[in-house]
Amino acid sequence: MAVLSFDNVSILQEDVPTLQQVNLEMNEGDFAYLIGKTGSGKSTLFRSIYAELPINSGVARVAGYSLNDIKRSDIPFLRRKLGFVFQDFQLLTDRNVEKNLSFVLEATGHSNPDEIRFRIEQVLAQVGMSNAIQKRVHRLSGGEQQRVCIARAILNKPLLLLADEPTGHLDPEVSLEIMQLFKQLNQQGTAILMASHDYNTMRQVPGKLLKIEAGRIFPVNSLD
Ligand SMILES: Nc1ncnc2c1ncn2[C@@H]1O[C@H](COP(=O)(O)OP(=O)(O)OP(=O)(O)O)[C@@H](O)[C@H]1O
Repeated sequence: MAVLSFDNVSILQEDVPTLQQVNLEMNEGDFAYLIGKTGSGKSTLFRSIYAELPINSGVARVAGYSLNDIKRSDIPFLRRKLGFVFQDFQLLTDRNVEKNLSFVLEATGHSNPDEIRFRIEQVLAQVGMSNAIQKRVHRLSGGEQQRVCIARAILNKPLLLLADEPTGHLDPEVSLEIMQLFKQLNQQGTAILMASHDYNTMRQVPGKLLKIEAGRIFPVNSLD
């Protein structure tokens, strides 16, 4: 099943073409890296996928929603089918791990405390952080914080994970552990689109390579 399909999609921001005639398809179980310099259009692509930027031309569908004519009221439902992992974690650092995760579930329509607790325990087990449920985030290492971010991203069982330089602030050994975790999630079916500059870890966890340059996206065969 296609979780994302962009057919000749262009986006203009203040009359500047920031995505140009992009063709991109991602299916369940795909793993793709987006490689490009600063200013090449990675954020524009991500923002368009979660319907923060309107499509100016072409046809785009994500997780069963048409981005060409998505209703405002449907945008939160589209976003529940996506998971987000950022370079700088974006956790509530003065709260514990449980609160960081329950906050997301409560904000996305869950209210039963037992179900919330059960789901939190499930995702923490998946990322190897079961013992950290009561720990405050600022006491965790960078790698542990990124594991919690991944747990947060998969709470609502997304079809597609968007990751923006998720190993950018981690040392090589921890980066590799985090990449192995993404690989496991991918093998369970979650499609992953990851912007990265981290060629070392990309070599160890191979994926499809997509180059982005001046708003255009094209496949490449190697990192060289
Ligand atoms: N609101 C805007 N109006 C006009 N041009 C914009 C706007 N936002 C971004 N751009 C331009 O679009 C291009 C792509 O920007 P974008 O933020 O998507 O790049 P990026 O690849 O994510 O960069 P970075 O890695 O630094 O975040 C850049 O040339 C940028 O200057």
